Formats: sequence, structure tokens, C-alpha cells
Amino acid sequence: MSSVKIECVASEGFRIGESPVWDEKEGALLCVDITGRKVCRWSPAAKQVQTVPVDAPVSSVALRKSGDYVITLGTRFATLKWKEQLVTTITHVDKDKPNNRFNDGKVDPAGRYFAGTMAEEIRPAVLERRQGSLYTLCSDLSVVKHFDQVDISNGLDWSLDHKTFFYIDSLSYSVDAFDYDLQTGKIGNRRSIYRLEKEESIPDGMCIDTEGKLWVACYDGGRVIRLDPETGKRLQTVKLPVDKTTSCCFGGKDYSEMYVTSASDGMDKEWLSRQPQAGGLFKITGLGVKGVPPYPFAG
Ligand SMILES: O=C(O)[C@H](O)[C@@H](O)[C@H](O)[C@H](O)CO
Ligand SMILES: [Zn+2]
Repeated sequence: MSSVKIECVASEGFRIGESPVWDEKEGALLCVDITGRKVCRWSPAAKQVQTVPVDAPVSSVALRKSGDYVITLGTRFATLKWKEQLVTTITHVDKDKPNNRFNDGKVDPAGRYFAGTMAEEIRPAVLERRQGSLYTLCSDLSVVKHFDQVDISNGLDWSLDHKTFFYIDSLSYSVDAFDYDLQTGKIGNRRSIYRLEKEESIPDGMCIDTEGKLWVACYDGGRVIRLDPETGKRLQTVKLPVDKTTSCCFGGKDYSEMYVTSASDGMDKEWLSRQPQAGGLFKITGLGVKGVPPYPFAG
């Protein structure tokens, strides 16, 4: 058994840290602070976080083939030029829903950017239900809507053979799978592969490892869990020193480290004083598994 080590590498006090992505070219960990309205880049070499402030809640960031990044900002897909700190809108969704914003997003193995929306929260996990939809931004910059009636569109990833799409609508307390057609980007045949137990609380961000197992960050559960999508069994639980663990990704050398983001929104003074690292970025080593490099957006 390897020995698992957890370290808070950046105690940024993020309001809602989310969407960790390893940027191999920069040797840095990208993430966003949704309600803090900034995109962040943590460099382990410099032990330093750079941030780009934006003008709306920014809920995900992804690499782009042509360099730089794409983000989901408010209800927009946009590009982000890091050095210039320049954000350019690509397209809007949910135009008829002014109270909506994007939430989690990730690029598929063919370079399509998947991201879903939700109503703005009144407080954590309290919001107008079924206002969200799941979208894809294709490389030709057209948008496809897959379905609506989503509560909190959250974690997403693809199986190693690219034939299954995994997805979380948080308030269903379920991790779902769809058949995936990589050629067309179409999804179908939705089913649940895992239902969270009470103490695991709310499923949030998710990533896959090189053994095809899923890692799910549990919001208010203070943990990441490893699931076998074939058997529907939980294989491992790793607890963190903060309750509001929001998302996870692999990064670092050979993608052997796991990075976990966290949130502090919705915590009162007493709670924050018990968990001073709330909103920090955590690095987990010694898991004995590796991750899959993130796919860049092809447009
Ligand atoms: O991190 C996210 O994906 C949402 O934007 C958060 O707000 C939490 O998930 C939510 O509060 C949990 O219910
Ligand atoms: Zn999330």
C-alpha cells in the first residue's frame, strides 16, 4: 500500500474553487474561483498563484489547441489570452434565463468543450430547480444542446475507450453514464452507476484515472471517492481537512498527483475558524494511480 499524503499547496481562500486542469506546457495547475470571478494558475516551481480577474462568475477553464485557454463565463463560452488578460466571447447560451450561469465544463477526447448550466444559487445547493442544460461547444464554434431540466450541472469525463460519458447532476446524488459516440459527440442511454451515501453528501467535480476508475469530489463531504463504473462499487475514500471539496484532476509529473479544489462560500465564522484551509488548493500524492492528460479544445 502506498501512503497517501495531503498538502494544501495554495491557501487562496477561494470562494468556490473549481475546474482544476493541469497545463503541462506551463507546468502549472489552472483553476477558477467561480463567485470570486477569477481564473487562477498555480505554479509549483514558483509556489505562486497568478490570477486573471473577469467580469462574471467563471465556472470552468480548459486548454486550447492553438494555445491559451477557453472558459465558461456567466452564460458565455469565451477565450482567454493569459498574458494579455484578454477575454473574448465566443457565444451565449440560455439567453432566455437571465438568472442562469454555466457551471463545470471539460473538453472531450475529440476536442469538443462540454459544459452545463444552472440557476444562480441563493446559497449552496439552494436554487431554482431544473433550470440548467448541458451544452457542447464544437470546434466550428457551433453549440449543441444535449438536454435540459438539470439542477446543478457538474462533473464530467469520458471512459478510456471514449465510448462512455460520465456526468453528474449534483442534486440527483448520482453519478450517471451515457453511451458516447466520439465521431458525432452524441450521448444516449442514460443510467446511474453510483448513488452517494449520506455522509458523502453532494457529488461535484470528477475525473478518470488510467485504470478507468472515477474520482468524485464530494461537496460538504470533505473527501474524494474512487468508483468502479463497471461494478458500481466505491473502491476508496480519501478525506481532506475541508468539507467543501469541489473538484479533482490529476497533474504533475506523469499525472501521478491529484489536485483538489475547495470552496468557502456558505461557511460561517465558526466553521471557517475550524477549517482555515477552506477554499484552498490541495495536492494528494501517494495514491498509486495516474491520471489522463486533459484534452485541448480543438476550435
Ligand atoms: O462547485 C460547483 O459546482 C457549484 O458551482 C457549487 O456551487 C457547488 O457545487 C454547489 O453549491 C453544491 O451544491
Ligand atoms: Zn462543481
